[in-house]
Amino acid sequence: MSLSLPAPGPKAPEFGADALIVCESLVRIYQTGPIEVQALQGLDLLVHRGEMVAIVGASGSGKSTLLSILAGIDAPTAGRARVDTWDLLAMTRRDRVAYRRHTVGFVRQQTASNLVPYLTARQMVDLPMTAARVPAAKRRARSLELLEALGVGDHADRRPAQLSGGQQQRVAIAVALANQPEVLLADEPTGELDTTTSAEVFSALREVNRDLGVTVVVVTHDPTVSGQVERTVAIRDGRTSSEVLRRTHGDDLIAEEYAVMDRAGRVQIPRDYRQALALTRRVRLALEADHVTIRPDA
Ligand SMILES: Nc1ncnc2c1ncn2[C@@H]1O[C@H](COP(=O)(O)OP(=O)(O)OP(=O)(O)O)[C@@H](O)[C@H]1O
Repeated sequence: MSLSLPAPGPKAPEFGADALIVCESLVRIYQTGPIEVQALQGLDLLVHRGEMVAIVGASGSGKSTLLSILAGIDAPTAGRARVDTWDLLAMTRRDRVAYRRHTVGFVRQQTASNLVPYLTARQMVDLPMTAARVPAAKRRARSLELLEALGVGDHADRRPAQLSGGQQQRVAIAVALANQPEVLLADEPTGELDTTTSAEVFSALREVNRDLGVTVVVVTHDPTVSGQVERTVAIRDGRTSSEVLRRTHGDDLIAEEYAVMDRAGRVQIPRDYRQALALTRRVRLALEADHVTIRPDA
């Protein structure tokens, strides 16, 4: 008689199968001479289509590195990163050009580095479409439509030097959206602006997300900015450490902070919690009906 083995179970679904952006155990090591810097140390992040996410974290925590990888400017050392159908670890040079042209738009902090000094706003929005071989009539219509949507339609024929910092960043957002990307990435887009202008640029980003349905990932130092998005992800030492989700309940805005658990089930306990209960190397874990407790090893 032959032995029958149990049938294999269904294959576990891919981590973040339904997400638009998936980063799993993402690592980026920079090597400068003998010195190695681990800018990302196993970062996990899922962003769903249509979301607006703020990324916060101390200086040097890896925020810009993450954004450069998602923008297709920098390549990860190890791990997994997927945006839409693109595997960011397996892209050829040609793939990268197509990816940067059609899938993502990128806005940098330095207003000047987003724009070309001798071109008008209209010409700058036109440029990425020309590279993508969009017919002239369509380019003209879309340039105006985008500049108007961003509140700078009246300034279409001005050059960067004739625009305020906030107007320049709104033109930069229009340029980034020219080829209808799925994702808009912005690295400290309000970093050089005063509070009022910064609020204007930030509300432009929210409108892009809400009205045009573009998924937005924005790195920011500014707590008043991160306080306005539904989801804020904090990066610490090159890993995602916590998330704050905000929702309105009647007239109240409720913010709840969550720790992030990785695929292996690891959760980081904040330092102040560890210190308060003298949690050190070993802790006691217990499964309760609807929660898990962690106790000092006493
Ligand atoms: N090209 C590079 N070569 C070497 N080290 C780098 C490079 N880019 C970044 N790093 C290092 O990687 C770490 C993460 O840098 P990153 O710029 O991603 O941090 P950040 O959170 O964006 O910081 P900030 O808020 O100051 O912009 C830092 O220690 C930084 O010095």
